[in-house]
Amino acid sequence: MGDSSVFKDSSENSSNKSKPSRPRTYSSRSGKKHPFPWFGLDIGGTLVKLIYFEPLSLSPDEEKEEKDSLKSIRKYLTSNIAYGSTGVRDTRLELKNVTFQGYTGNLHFIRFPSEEMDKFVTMAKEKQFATLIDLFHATGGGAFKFEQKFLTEIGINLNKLDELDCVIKGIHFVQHKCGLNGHFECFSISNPLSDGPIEKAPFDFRDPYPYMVANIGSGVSIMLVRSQEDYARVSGTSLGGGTFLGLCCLLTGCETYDEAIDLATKGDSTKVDKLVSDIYGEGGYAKFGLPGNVVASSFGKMNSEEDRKSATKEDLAKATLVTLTNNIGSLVFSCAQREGVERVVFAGNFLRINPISMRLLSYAMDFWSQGSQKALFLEHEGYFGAVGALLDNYYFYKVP
Ligand SMILES: Nc1ncnc2c1ncn2[C@@H]1O[C@H](COP(=O)(O)OP(=O)(O)OP(=O)(O)O)[C@@H](O)[C@H]1O
Ligand SMILES: CC(C)(CO)[C@@H](O)C(=O)NCCC(=O)O
Repeated sequence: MGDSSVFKDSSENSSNKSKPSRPRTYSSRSGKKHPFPWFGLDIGGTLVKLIYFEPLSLSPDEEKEEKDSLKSIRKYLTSNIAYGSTGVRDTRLELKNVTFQGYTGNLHFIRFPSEEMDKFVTMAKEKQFATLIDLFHATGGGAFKFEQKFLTEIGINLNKLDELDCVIKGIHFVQHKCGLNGHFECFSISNPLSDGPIEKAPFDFRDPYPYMVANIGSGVSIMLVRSQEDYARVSGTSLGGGTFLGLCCLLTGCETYDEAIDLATKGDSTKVDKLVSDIYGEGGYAKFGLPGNVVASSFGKMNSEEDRKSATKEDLAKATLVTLTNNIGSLVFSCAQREGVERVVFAGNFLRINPISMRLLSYAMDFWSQGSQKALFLEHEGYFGAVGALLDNYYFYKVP
């Protein structure tokens, strides 16, 4: 995330004297709100997501109480859109005037690569974060992996929260309490086969149960949600967003996700994949409902030297994206069919700037289910786990 000196309060120069040697105990049942600043942290396998609640309705007394250092944090986070060389604030997703635990404020959505966590810890130690925050509400595998480091190096406790609990809570909170500034958070795609811009059809999420969530992060978790309090992880696959990015880097030499998506956008996967029509001819395999344009064998043309020579890196990127997306779609479809569920919400950062996969998933769910299943998407893609963690700043929170 890079460094900045704004976090340090000039009056707080002593080193980590107050650093606790073992985790303090926090009672989430105390009903007391956690003091500002309010963050929700999700340390995932690829990306760290950080939500910051910027209170706008502090009373004059609260304003007075707010330390200068907290004011600096607020100013630093809300006036920048990039932090160091890799931290990004997704301003497009900012939620304005959200009412949360009796305060009105803005929610800011920030991300940086998980491989920067060690640098983040070093910066937090140098800037003496522990003088400002004693507890981070954190989820994702990294909340477990980094717990000791946070405690011993920075002096901050982590309130570790289950990542899938947080995703589900976060989805419900954003759906019910916010939406995207008055717009619907949840949508389906009404033109999956068109080449033009995606047309979003708003989806009313007031009574979505039962529904399925496919959270496509580094790996994929698939959950069946029966009610606000009742969900189960019913399946998963290690062939997820991390696989797409890893294979794409290997096959094309690209170095970032944005680059991989950019290449895929310009590619033609049919130069790489073997289609049913390549095997059966244009008529396809009609007896079992497999039209000619369906992929029969992902990367199936790459055993031919001639095809390998003519496939560009753009084609390889597109084929990688299509392969991963189809595989995820097919698993999710089977799960939804087995559970008798009609709605599947796709979340996770694999869908960031990725209309190709959104279209494919929409089309595939509709095609395989003969119109009975619907693919739904969420504007805040991969941020729900962090939102769920943010909600733990106040125990009495209850989704309406
Ligand atoms: N800027 C980015 N850098 C890296 N990957 C990105 C980026 N934007 C989108 N992605 C995609 O999103 C995936 C990570 O998604 P997400 O943040 O939801 O998961 P995670 O929390 O890191 O992983 P997991 O939940 O499996 O621990 C990456 O594997 C990649 O496919
Ligand atoms: C391990 C997690 C839950 C970490 O977020 C995720 O990457 C995942 O669901 N992977 C798939 C694991 C599997 O079910 O095979």
